[in-house]
Amino acid sequence: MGAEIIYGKDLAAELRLEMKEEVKKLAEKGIIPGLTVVLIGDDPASQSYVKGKQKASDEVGVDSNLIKLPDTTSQQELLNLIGDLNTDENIHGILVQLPLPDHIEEQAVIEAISPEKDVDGFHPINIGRMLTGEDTFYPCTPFGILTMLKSKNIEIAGKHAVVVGRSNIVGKPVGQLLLNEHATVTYCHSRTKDMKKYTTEADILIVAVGKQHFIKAEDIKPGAVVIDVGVNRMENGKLTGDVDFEAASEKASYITPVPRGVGPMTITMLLHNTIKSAKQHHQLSF
Ligand SMILES: NC(=O)C1=CN([C@@H]2O[C@H](COP(=O)(O)OP(=O)(O)OC[C@H]3O[C@@H](n4cnc5c(N)ncnc54)[C@H](OP(=O)(O)O)[C@@H]3O)[C@@H](O)[C@H]2O)C=CC1
Ligand SMILES: Nc1nc(=O)c2c([nH]1)NC[C@@H]1CN(c3ccc(C(=O)N[C@@H](CCC(=O)O)C(=O)O)cc3)C=[N+]21
Repeated sequence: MGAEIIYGKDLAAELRLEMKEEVKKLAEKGIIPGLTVVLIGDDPASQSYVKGKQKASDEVGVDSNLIKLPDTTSQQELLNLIGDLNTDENIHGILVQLPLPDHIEEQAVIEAISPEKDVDGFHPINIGRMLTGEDTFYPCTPFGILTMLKSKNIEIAGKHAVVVGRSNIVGKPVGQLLLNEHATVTYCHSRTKDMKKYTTEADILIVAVGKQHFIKAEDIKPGAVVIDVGVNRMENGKLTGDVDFEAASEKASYITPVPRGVGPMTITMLLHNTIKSAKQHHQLSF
């Protein structure tokens, strides 16, 4: 027995091949999707993610440009830079790597990015559009999760989805996308009492907390679909998720691993959004 493992990494590779073809077609029209990633400071985890984004962009043919700034950069300097990127015709996507240093107000930065170039899907305009079920840039991690579920034809409508974590970048939007797909959604967070009561009722359990072994086999309903978003670095340098994978995979019907699960899909949806933005900018719809 045991769960089927959903390798986001393999699905991501398939999708990138398709994207590569699409980018070739755009190139014939003289259009090259352009992504600018802004990284402030030298947090090792952020540097590693940014490297992954560069590599995936190269693979697909997205022109990705990294702007590295020292952690002494002021909020005004960053806002000025975003203003310049907003008006640059060759840039279709802007991503400011989070978290930002404490002296910079994250929300002000997110709101400064033009919604048309907000390929992270974090701008309130895009969040609002997602909420009302309009087509827009969906946040990459939630969109990647939804794409993984759909790739396995996992039924969402009518299912009880329990999301552990309520961050603006993962927990809240993944619950919203599942609601749009007609799931019944419950959110758990640090103030939830008797969390196990909810997680053991979940047909689809999404875990985005950031704590190793946060979810154990006893927290999971037999046959549940378990999506592990957490990325935690262990003392030996290896990555692990929020779910006790070995034990959980005996109980779940489907489960995602860490690494090679949700992470590679996040990056792939970022490229998807960047290509979408380039097409929208040129009023193309193939
Ligand atoms: N694979 C990928 O592509 C991505 C992975 N990640 C990873 O996912 C994890 C979560 O990221 P992110 O959402 O940004 O993290 P945040 O730290 O912003 O949010 C963590 C959430 O977990 C909740 N939480 C913390 N402790 C508990 C607890 N004891 N019981 C219940 N809930 C708890 C918090 O609740 P409260 O709101 O009450 O504080 C909060 O909502 C991290 O490991 C991160 O590295 C993140 C983005 C993308
Ligand atoms: N503006 C912004 N947008 C983001 O999308 C964003 C962000 N800020 N800040 C940080 C989080 C985290 N995040 C990840 C992306 C890829 C992997 C990923 O590819 N993980 C690989 C392993 C990578 C490795 O080995 O380091 C995997 O799970 O297999 C993980 C995490 C995006 N985030």
